[in-house]
Amino acid sequence: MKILITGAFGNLGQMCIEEALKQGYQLRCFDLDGTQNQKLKRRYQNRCEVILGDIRDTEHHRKLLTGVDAVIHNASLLPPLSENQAELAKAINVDATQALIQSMTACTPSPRLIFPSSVTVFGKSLPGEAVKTSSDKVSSSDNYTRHKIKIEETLKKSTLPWVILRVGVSVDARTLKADRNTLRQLLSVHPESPLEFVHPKDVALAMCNAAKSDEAIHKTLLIGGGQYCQISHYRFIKTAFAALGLTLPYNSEISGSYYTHWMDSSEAQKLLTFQHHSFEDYEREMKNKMCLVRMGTWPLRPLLNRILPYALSKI
Ligand SMILES: O=c1ccn([C@@H]2O[C@H](COP(=O)(O)OP(=O)(O)O[C@H]3O[C@H](CO)[C@H](O)[C@H](O)[C@H]3O)[C@@H](O)[C@H]2O)c(=O)[nH]1
Repeated sequence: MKILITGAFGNLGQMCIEEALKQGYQLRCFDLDGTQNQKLKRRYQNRCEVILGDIRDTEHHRKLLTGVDAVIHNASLLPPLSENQAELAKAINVDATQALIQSMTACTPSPRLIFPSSVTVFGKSLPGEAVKTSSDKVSSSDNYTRHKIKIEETLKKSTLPWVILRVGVSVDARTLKADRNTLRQLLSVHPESPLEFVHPKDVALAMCNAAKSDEAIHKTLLIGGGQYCQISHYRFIKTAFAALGLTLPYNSEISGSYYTHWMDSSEAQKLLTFQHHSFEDYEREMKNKMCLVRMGTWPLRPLLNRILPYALSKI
């Protein structure tokens, strides 16, 4: 079975490459052309076919889709870029994806599309709200969610075999980063807001399993890490600070909301058997990754922790 992964050199894409090779799939990888991706191409090209180019260029589609049984479509622009570069984001996330769907529909037989949507399509959450199910209503709150909802609708009207995976918060010690605006936004959220983590390795496993599970076709599945990954917003942010040796103050007066939720992932788990990592695994990974930084800041830790509340208020 041959799989095409678009956005193959991104966070989830690289995890998908490793998992797909482990499962014995033949693999074609596609991502943007650039210095970093040329290096990655050299790293991967002995193990799989790599094509670099622009997903908006429909000329590529024939070459990309030839002989392919399933497409894992990870190429997209995420926040904050999807919000700061609205036109470009629409061109990639909506127009290019719809063109790809059209090209796939024209193939005989049509390959299956595994589309990573997001938990954020459920809109802003409230502390103590019910766990989300895939039939709950969706509501857009920014370009990113608008684009995801649009493609979900396009797929549901199409004749393609598709699987929609609404992915929870999926970062790991490799990829966690936040610009100032994102950090400011994260720090303005009620500490008890629900957040469901799912390890990128588990998402990649779900995606690769979705490429071969016939029962998953035409299903919208919620890809959360399960009960050991259902945490509060405070615990999620605290983990990054704790890895640096800092103690994030708990402030119950913060009342903002964010678009993360706890999800009922039981159907997804039954069909795709992907949940292997807990949030504690991620906490351990973060601690290991930041070990040297933590040792370096150790003598200054009491002072840093004392000034942290003031520093955070100035972000
Ligand atoms: O025009 C473009 C724009 C982006 N990319 C590539 O797409 C990849 C996106 O990877 P990121 O690391 O930025 O994002 P993630 O792998 O974390 O994101 C994936 O998982 C998310 C769910 O958590 C979203 O669903 C998102 O759409 C999906 O790509 C990058 O390699 C980027 O180069 C392209 O190939 N072409």
